[in-house]
Amino acid sequence: MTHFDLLLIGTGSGNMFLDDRFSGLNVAIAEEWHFGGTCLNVGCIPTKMFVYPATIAEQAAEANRYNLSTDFHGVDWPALQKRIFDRVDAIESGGRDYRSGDRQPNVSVVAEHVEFVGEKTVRTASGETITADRIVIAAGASPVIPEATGLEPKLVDTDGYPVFTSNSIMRIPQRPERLVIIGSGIIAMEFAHVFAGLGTEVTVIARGPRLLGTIDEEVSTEFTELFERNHTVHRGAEVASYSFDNDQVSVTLRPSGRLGDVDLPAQLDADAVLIATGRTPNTTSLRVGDAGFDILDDARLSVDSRQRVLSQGRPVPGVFALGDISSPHQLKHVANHEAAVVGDNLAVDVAAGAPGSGAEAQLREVNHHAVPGAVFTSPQVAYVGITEEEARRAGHDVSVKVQKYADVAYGWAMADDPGIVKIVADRATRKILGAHIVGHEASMIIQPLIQAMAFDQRADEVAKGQYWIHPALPEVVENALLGLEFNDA
Ligand SMILES: Cc1cc2nc3c(=O)[nH]c(=O)nc-3n(C[C@H](O)[C@H](O)[C@H](O)COP(=O)(O)OP(=O)(O)OC[C@H]3O[C@@H](n4cnc5c(N)ncnc54)[C@H](O)[C@@H]3O)c2cc1C
Ligand SMILES: NC(=O)c1ccc[n+]([C@@H]2O[C@H](COP(=O)([O-])OP(=O)(O)OC[C@H]3O[C@@H](n4cnc5c(N)ncnc54)[C@H](O)[C@@H]3O)[C@@H](O)[C@H]2O)c1
Repeated sequence: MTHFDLLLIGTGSGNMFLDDRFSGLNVAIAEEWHFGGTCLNVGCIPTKMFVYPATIAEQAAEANRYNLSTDFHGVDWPALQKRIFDRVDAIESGGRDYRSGDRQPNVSVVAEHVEFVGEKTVRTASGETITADRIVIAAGASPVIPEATGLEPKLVDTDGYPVFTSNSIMRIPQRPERLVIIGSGIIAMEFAHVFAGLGTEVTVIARGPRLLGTIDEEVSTEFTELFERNHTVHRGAEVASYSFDNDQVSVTLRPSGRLGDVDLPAQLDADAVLIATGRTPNTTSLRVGDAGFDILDDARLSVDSRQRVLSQGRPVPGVFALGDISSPHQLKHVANHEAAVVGDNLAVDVAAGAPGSGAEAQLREVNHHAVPGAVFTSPQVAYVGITEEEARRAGHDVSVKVQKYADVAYGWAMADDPGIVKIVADRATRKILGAHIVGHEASMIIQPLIQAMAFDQRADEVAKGQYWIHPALPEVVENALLGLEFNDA
């Protein structure tokens, strides 16, 4: 048995807070997979490095809209992969070497799976027992694989089996000619854009009536309409069975029951299937139940507002969690914020002496107000705050303005490309409750609205109290703000 002052489980956002403040502690870092976790290795970073060229390829293919004669002639897939993963892999090994080498003599890397066998005790896959005074759980989430006839879940993401998740699809040696994507959430849509943009024949199987079905209904409807213009989508459908023939895969479909009696093809044949049906927190594989920690209905580890892990509703002294394993938002910027909070609170706790003795008043609370997100598709989608429906349900006297991109000068420059900015505000307080955008660079033009919500500014102040560069695209945001109606002051 080996004892440490601090055990960190997971090197995604967990790896970010461990700085000089903790150099006096004897620390173990458990990581069973790639150093740097999901975002660096199989998430945000490589996906966007594929999205960008896919968007350029799509623009080249469609540039006749702007009176240009360009064409897309194909992608050098191995070269694109090499450019992306040379960079990603170097950062991964750099992070591992830094933590494993002489520069961090107080840190031991445990490069294997661990699972809890007690409140402050874990066992490694090779059978070693590790105890620690304090523990930070940052073990993330994993893809969900829905059961279906003919599918061997254990073979998904293994060599030679043509069914993939986001963990493996980007490293596929040959770009598939035909790809079936199951799911219509963020991962499904981003990969549909990547592969279709780069020349693959993509078919999306969506259970619900709309794509990106959990976002504001009007924006989701607009996105669905735009996406279906150049992608094949079967909505209201689910996979009934899989069958395999050499390296080919076929799926049969059936109505999901969410869109009535839909007309579906008898069978879809493909070179690859991508399953993108959500990600579940890694609480089961980590056996956090054996530690006595509370687990929420959606499998998240239960934490309080100071990121302390709870057991029977009370903080476990010296045990914190962050990121996808416990967060209501599976987003990197949220995981990073939570890691910063955990780092500060852990430092307070260590300075105070015994685990759990850090004064409550000195511990930071996490901020989950106005959490934004974006979907890097073509067109992009971005959102912050609540939807119109949520605002009405919450009892707000709601003002809504929907402004088209094509209404502003930059939209004309873009040959009236489609896109909308929708802002939901409270008529009495004039505060922005939510903003929902579908269109070119939505992830960028939403930022002034995120800022306004974060700093609690009034919509009319934001619209009129600053310059908006003419004729830049954010004028569509300015006009949406100006179009909101408020009660008389
Ligand atoms: C395809 C994809 C694209 C994404 N794109 C974006 C994006 O554009 N923007 C955005 O904000 N978010 C994006 N995300 C989400 C983002 O990647 C995650 O929210 C974030 O990485 C979560 O960080 P984390 O530290 O909680 O978990 P992770 O980064 O997953 O780290 C958890 C680590 O714990 C390790 N681990 C787990 N269990 C054990 C165990 N029992 N023993 C030892 N080690 C263990 C894992 O190996 C892993 O390295 C994307 C996700 C995916 C899958
Ligand atoms: N740009 C970004 O910020 C970004 C990109 C990728 C992933 N992520 C994060 O990763 C998380 C996971 O992404 P995701 O796309 O896997 O999840 P998601 O929750 O966004 O979408 C899941 C999809 O799978 C469908 N689904 C669920 N169960 C199903 C089943 N049994 N059969 C068929 N369809 C089923 C849902 O209807 C939905 O369309 C996201 O919620 C997001 O937080 C973020």
